[in-house]
Amino acid sequence: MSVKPDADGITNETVFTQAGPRRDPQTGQMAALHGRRVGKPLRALQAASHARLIGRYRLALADLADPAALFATPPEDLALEIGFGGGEHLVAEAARAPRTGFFGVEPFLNGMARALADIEAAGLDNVRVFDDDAALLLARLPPSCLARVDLLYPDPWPKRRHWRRRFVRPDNLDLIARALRPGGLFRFASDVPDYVDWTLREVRAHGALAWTAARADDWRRPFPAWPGTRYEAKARAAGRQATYLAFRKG
Ligand SMILES: C[S@@+](CC[C@H](N)C(=O)[O-])C[C@H]1O[C@@H](n2cnc3c(N)ncnc32)[C@H](O)[C@@H]1O
Repeated sequence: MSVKPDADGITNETVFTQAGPRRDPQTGQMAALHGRRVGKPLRALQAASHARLIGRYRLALADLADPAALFATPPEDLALEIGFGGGEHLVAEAARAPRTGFFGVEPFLNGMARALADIEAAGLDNVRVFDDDAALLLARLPPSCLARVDLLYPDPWPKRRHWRRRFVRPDNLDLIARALRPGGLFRFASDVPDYVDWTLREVRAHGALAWTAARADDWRRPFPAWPGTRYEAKARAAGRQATYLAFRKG
């Protein structure tokens, strides 16, 4: 096999087949997770912290019929971040907008453990997390309930035979467009030019979301009040330029 294993000897290919196909019996939505779910084993303290906090912040799909009710204080808006990694952007945004309820999705255990610790340390009560395929959550949300969906530095899957694993594809765009309210934003950032072009093509072909850019700075500059993400910092350190795309639901 040509795929290089990481330090743990795990390849994306091996993990791809681990969970097998799963379907949400209520919505019929298939889960399609293609990345790693576990990295280095958590240290004992991290594992204990994750075990304590996941029950406090994890949402149940069954509760999504009334998503605002998941928050102690009824939020003015709801937002979703897909694949939050270590949660740096999610935590910063939730602290900046305490009247918005944030759903953060991340199936990678190590990222979730880190984010949960930061959510607790920041005393945030406007964040709920989900540790599986974001498509499962999107399919359960009522239509037109989200003000924003962020997909920041998604796994690029550069090889042609893996392109179908990219999160931006017609069925997921259907789910995103359905969950956004009219005027709501889908924001995408990437340092992979091919995935940027791919996203522009897929969203244009889909038709429900319009690119908001009027000038080059709109896609060259980060989004307003942008705290950055860990992958973005890595990309910058390696000299790679990012592109920021915002699409509005009509
Ligand atoms: C390249 S990382 C970027 C993490 C973070 N957004 C950042 O910029 O630092 C992409 C993340 O998306 C997550 N991911 C992959 N497929 C996903 C899916 N179907 N639903 C939710 N998250 C997913 C991965 O576990 C991974 O942590």
